[in-house]
Amino acid sequence: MKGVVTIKGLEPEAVIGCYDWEREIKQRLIIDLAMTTDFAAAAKSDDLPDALDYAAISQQVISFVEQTEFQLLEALSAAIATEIFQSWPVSELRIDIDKPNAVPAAASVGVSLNVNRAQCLRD
Ligand SMILES: Nc1nc2c(c(=O)[nH]1)N=C([C@H](O)[C@@H](O)CO)CN2
Repeated sequence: MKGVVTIKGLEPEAVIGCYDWEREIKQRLIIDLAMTTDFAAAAKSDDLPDALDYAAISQQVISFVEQTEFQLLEALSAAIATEIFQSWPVSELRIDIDKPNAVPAAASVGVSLNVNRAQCLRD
């Protein structure tokens, strides 16, 4: 029984960027996650320990991202994927990261990563 647990609009602040000035500050990011998992156990038991706990994952991702100092959003998105796959029974993952203040002429810029467990933990 495949389902998707979503988290939208996580807002960590991290050192992120390629330019010298970006290494001196923290910037706000907006992260959306869509995590594919098997709902069978949680649907049957109605117990949180059988589910992907979106509250726990939200806290984990915020804490993780705020400790990172990547240059590229691509590298950050791959690191978040590894962190989630290593901790939770997720089979496929979509991560969208927006960097809303990066390009003044754009409302927002960002990346989107789609990856499955085997690909991510192999690479
Ligand atoms: N594909 C990407 N392009 C750019 C990135 C990035 O992370 N991925 N980053 C930058 C700069 O850090 C930018 O955010 C500063 O304005 C430029 N392009």
